[in-house]
Amino acid sequence: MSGDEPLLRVEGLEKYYESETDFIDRLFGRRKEVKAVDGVSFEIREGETLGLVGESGCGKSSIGRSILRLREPTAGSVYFKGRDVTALSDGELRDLRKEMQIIFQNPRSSLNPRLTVNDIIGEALDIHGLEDDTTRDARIKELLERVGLNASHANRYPHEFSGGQLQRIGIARALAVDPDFIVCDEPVSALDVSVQAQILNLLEDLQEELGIAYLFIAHDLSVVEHISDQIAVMYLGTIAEIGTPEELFEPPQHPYTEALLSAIPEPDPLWEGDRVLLEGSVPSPIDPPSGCTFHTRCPRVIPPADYDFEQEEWHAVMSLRHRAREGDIALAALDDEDSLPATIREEFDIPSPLSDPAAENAVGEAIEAIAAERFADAAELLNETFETPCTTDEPALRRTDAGRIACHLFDPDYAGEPGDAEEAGGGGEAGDSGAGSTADDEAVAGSAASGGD
Ligand SMILES: Nc1ncnc2c1ncn2[C@@H]1O[C@H](COP(=O)(O)OP(=O)(O)OP(=O)(O)O)[C@@H](O)[C@H]1O
Repeated sequence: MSGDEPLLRVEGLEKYYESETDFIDRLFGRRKEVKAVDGVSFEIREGETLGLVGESGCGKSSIGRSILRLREPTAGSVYFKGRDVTALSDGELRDLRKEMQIIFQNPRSSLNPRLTVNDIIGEALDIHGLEDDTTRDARIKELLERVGLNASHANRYPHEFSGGQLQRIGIARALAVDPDFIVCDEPVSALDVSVQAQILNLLEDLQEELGIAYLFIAHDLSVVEHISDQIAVMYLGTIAEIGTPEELFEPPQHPYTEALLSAIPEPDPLWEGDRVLLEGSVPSPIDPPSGCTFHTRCPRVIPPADYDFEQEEWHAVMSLRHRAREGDIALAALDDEDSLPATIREEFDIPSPLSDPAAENAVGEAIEAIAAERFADAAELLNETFETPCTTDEPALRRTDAGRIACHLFDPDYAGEPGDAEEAGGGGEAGDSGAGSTADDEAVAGSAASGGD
């Protein structure tokens, strides 16, 4: 590994799964792909932590598992100490797993209930042939004490421990092989808040003492804020923003980061922004929105240049367009004594008329189409009429004064701040099928931890 080479370098990583298809799709040989990870790049240096955050289903675990090849990446490269992990043979991969480990969210399902703690930790040592009989017990005792457990409990079974204690056993198992890098996949999400802090402190102490680097996955920004050297915010399989905690939070730049931060019940006292409530749910990774995938929920979509919109009017039209695209407008519930188009307008807070006459024509026509249940026609009309870079162009991750941000608001070619284009989402061939469920991976983890799957 050369002096400048980071410990881990992920380049254009993709993980596509084959989705469950229905009978008709199978009959016609139609396959659909879940784009769980769609061109992700980042680096982690020795002894540092990258916090990876985002809502459920945005692809965090798929990244963690693809790095360790518990799931085979669809495309892209993962360099660990300069070696491409994706090109390693099974034997080489087994050796590498002495250096790269994983801790799971739910230790109750990831630790074998039929083995004693002694056997769980010892298994990792045995498979890697790391200790002989005389030193094995001493090493297990040392590991248990290192993670804050009583070494005399080594002969107990997992059901005799609390959730926090079990997570300590999971950490001891990962430490057994003396790794340089650990994927921590939501290791505190299933624990009580008071226990969460203890586990986070333990992981920090271990990092300080042993120089281990972490990829720390969480869905909550507040969990990673204090332990990360860098934080990557993910949305629908791509990185929306990446930077140091200071760059990300003071103040938040990307509209998605801003929304995530304002969703924390007690936001950072340094942050004085308004609460941002995101509309709707995360779209399906099988058919992600065009352009910036966040545009269907973004409160700051760039208005189209050809129309003179007030921001509120524009937001209302975007909301109408999104709900028409999803076919998500319950007309029966809106039917009252007024005409249906007028009620739809009212429901979406669209002024009558809009300030721009040309925009009014298009929106009026779209509302008529919706009233006639022609949702797809309405969505297409609104799409074609009100094109903006947010709906047509995929934003590249650009370097700015506040970290790297994938948002057209920060692109000088559109509306925003100066920045240098740095990297686009990775290309590459599509679609292998997913390898098993979370539970399967966790079962493998016992052996992944010990290199034996
Ligand atoms: N084996 C699989 N087959 C098909 N789709 C999958 C498979 N595993 C994950 N997915 C899908 O891939 C997407 C990303 O899932 P992933 O678990 O990586 O996200 P996540 O951000 O870790 O979510 P969570 O926080 O809920 O664990 C989701 O839409 C998920 O349903």
